[in-house]
Amino acid sequence: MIRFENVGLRYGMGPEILRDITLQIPERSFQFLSGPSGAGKTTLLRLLFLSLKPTRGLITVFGKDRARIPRSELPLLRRRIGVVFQDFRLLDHMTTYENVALPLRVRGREESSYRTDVTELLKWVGLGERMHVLPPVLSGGEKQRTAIARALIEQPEILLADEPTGNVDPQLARRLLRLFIELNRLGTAVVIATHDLGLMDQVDARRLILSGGRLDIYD
Ligand SMILES: Nc1ncnc2c1ncn2[C@@H]1O[C@H](COP(=O)(O)OP(=O)(O)OP(=O)(O)O)[C@@H](O)[C@H]1O
Repeated sequence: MIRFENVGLRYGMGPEILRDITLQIPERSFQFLSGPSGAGKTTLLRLLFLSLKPTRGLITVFGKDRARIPRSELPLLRRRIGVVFQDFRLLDHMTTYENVALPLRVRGREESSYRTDVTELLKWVGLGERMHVLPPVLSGGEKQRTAIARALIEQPEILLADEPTGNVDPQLARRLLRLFIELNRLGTAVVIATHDLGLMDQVDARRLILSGGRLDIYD
């Protein structure tokens, strides 16, 4: 679904952060993205989410050359890619339910058409009892699960998650991982950026390891 060929990225006039990255994110695949702090994991996720343009190389997204996609088409393509940011990006004045429903509301959908979906999804991530609470009173793990639910509400074909277990205890990390595995079993491709070797050891999945700007792939 997404393919990189010899992709390079530099910020402004700075050094090249990513060099000659060649990879594929196939349908229904599951992969971890790892590497030392500052290696470029978030940068690579931003390229996958189409929020950054490569400074060289070719990116193909759902069969289209990224360089030829007009800006106006990006939101439609991004809807097919769910993303969980490292800092969650929840709106504090909206309840858990409203945060998750927001992408649908923005698109002009009537609440009656999505109420059941949002409620079911919140139950699936274990937040059935926390639907009407504001983010400032949620725990780190609850915020994390709200962000995951919001990323999933439009049923994306790919889910990208940046350090999704960074703020939670090992027990919750295992629970979140089970959630991602279940999601993948249901057909969504999953890319999880993580430092957590223990987490990666729990799943027999492809590992994309960034270091010194280059990517090594271990199947
Ligand atoms: N907007 C930006 N402008 C300039 N440099 C940036 C920008 N964003 C990131 N960088 C630099 O790019 C490099 C890679 O950063 P990135 O956040 O992608 O790494 P990371 O592997 O996700 O790190 P961490 O594991 O600590 O989150 C770092 O040296 C960082 O300082």
